[in-house]
Amino acid sequence: MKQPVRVTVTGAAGQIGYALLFRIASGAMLGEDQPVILQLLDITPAMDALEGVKMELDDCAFPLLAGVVCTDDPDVGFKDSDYALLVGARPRGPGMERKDLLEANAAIFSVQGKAIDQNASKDIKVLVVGNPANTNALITQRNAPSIPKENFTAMMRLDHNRAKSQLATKTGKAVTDVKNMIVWGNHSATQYPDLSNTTVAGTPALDLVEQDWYENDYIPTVAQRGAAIIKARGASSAASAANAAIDHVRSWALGTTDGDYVSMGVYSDGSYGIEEGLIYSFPCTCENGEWTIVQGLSVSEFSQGRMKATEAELTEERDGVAHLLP
Ligand SMILES: NC(=O)C1=CN([C@@H]2O[C@H](COP(=O)(O)OP(=O)(O)OC[C@H]3O[C@@H](n4cnc5c(N)ncnc54)[C@H](O)[C@@H]3O)[C@@H](O)[C@H]2O)C=CC1
Ligand SMILES: O=C([O-])CC(=O)C(=O)O
Repeated sequence: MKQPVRVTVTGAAGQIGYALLFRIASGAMLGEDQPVILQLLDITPAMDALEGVKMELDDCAFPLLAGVVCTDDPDVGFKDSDYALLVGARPRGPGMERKDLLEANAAIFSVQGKAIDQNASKDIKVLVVGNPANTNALITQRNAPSIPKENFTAMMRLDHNRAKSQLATKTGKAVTDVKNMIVWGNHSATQYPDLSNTTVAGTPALDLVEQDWYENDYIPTVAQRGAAIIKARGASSAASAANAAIDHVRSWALGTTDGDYVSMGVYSDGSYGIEEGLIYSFPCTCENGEWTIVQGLSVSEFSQGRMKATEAELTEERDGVAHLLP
């Protein structure tokens, strides 16, 4: 049996937390041979609710669950942590854009970045889910200078999965037939779900759909799916977000298969002309616990325009939180 790894989840008493923790404890994220210790962080008023979640975790008698810590102290929550899923943040309501949360949530991530820097394993892998996820990931990374920059990522996998599902439905094929999906940029309405390299059962996606549907229906549907869920449910997506977090970390830790791409918000090294240092979603493959940006894809003029627009929004968000970026 492997040694347990420590997985920190923030906002663990919230709705995504409730859809996430049981799957991590069951082995869905790190594999069915990997025991885990869950380190659950939330704010003081949420401690009773968090204790209730722990009781339910206990009641599952998960064979892989080697311990559960509940805390409101970031230094305890990130102690020796190997993986951190930063979910804890305020969600948006109807009529808000995710960047409207910047002011409310940004401070959380500078505190947690410092706590990661001081307490976590130097190999920790961090996924930021709390919105606006890319800029919060940047704040976390910049406040944790002793950890490699590549270890901080933002969640674009929900967008990636939405993009696959919408395309599979349109073409009447299975989601497993869709390969090399890409969503570029920010987890926001400016994101760019790009079908130029995508295939469906081996056929180029753009040969299967009309350009008008692609530009005027598909791209906005994927980009605004979060708002559509809020309108329908009266609360932001939770189970699908938790599922995407599991998929993201699983791909990163255990690898991607057959060269298929996943979309991850990662530290830009300047690939595709995107400003170095932004946390921008690129097509990635993963192996041995490391992600690599897929290189050498041709970029049309249409794609270039979209990629630059979402980059511009990220630079604007970054400039808005300059006071939190050491
Ligand atoms: N990147 C993505 O694709 C997605 C991101 N999200 C975002 O995830 C975040 C969480 O969403 P929900 O679980 O629905 O919200 P929620 O309101 O149900 O839960 C948030 C939890 O975070 C806790 N929290 C607040 N401040 C904290 C702090 N400083 N430290 C630790 N915990 C703290 C709250 O007490 C609460 O338990 C939101 O920002 C939401 O917008 C949601 C869906 C998808
Ligand atoms: O839309 C929201 O605010 C929640 C979220 O990030 C999503 O569902 O993609």
